[in-house]
Amino acid sequence: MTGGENILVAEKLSKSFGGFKAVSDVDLKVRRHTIHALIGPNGAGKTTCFNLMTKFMQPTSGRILLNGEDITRTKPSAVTRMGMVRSFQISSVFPGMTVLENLRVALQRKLGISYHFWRSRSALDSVNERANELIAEVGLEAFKHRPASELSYGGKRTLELATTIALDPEILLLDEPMAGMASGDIHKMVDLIRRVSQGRTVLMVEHNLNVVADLSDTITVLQLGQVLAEGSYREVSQNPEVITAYMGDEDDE
Ligand SMILES: Nc1ncnc2c1ncn2[C@@H]1O[C@H](COP(=O)(O)OP(=O)(O)OP(=O)(O)O)[C@@H](O)[C@H]1O
Repeated sequence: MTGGENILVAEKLSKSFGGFKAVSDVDLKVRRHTIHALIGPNGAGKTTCFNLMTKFMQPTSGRILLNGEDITRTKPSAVTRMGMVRSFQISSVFPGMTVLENLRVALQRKLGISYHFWRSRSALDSVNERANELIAEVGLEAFKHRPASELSYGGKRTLELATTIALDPEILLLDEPMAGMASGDIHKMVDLIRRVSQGRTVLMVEHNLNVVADLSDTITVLQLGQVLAEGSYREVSQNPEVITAYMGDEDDE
């Protein structure tokens, strides 16, 4: 089974904490080769929904399908091998290692390279070649031999994204990719996400609505754990219920 047009599907996904339903009967279809954003006011259930979709939390009920295969009970590590990779902000970057070394480690993880592999000169060359390609793709050439700890915050996030791309994901899940970024870095990250999304699918949670408007093909708006609206940015931003949900959120702050 391939899942057809939709690479990732949630069916009636729910998550309760005690008696409280943080996510309630959410249906979501992520179309292949699109950028899909989950948005909504504070407490809408975005993070919980994202954690369910990325397999970091078990749903109370409902199903998740990846390429048509039921992954509701599949472990995150197995899901990664199936081509769905979650980006972990900067926590997966090794600060004492150089940019190049960080990418070599990520590639090694992808290939599951054995000791014997490392004795093969051509295999080593191919890892180095791919690491260099990734460094060029994300624009970190000038920092190739610098320790990751010396990178700016935006640089660390860029390296982290490169280590995620090293796993060659079919679908990439990004948790607030612009969080904590300076405005100059936001433009670079938007360009980068657009570039790495070529031939891939991206599902992201993002608070910055300018970024969401700029990048997303489809937006799902959550409120009180349920889908409030779905469509292009133009469609959802003109939806009166969405406007009310966001204005209510502003009033609360
Ligand atoms: N582990 C938990 N235990 C109890 N309640 C939780 C837990 N995680 C989330 N919640 C509650 O579920 C609701 C949805 O939370 P969630 O973090 O998914 O929302 P969100 O849309 O990501 O919000 P934000 O934009 O503020 O990050 C909130 O009311 C939150 O308090």
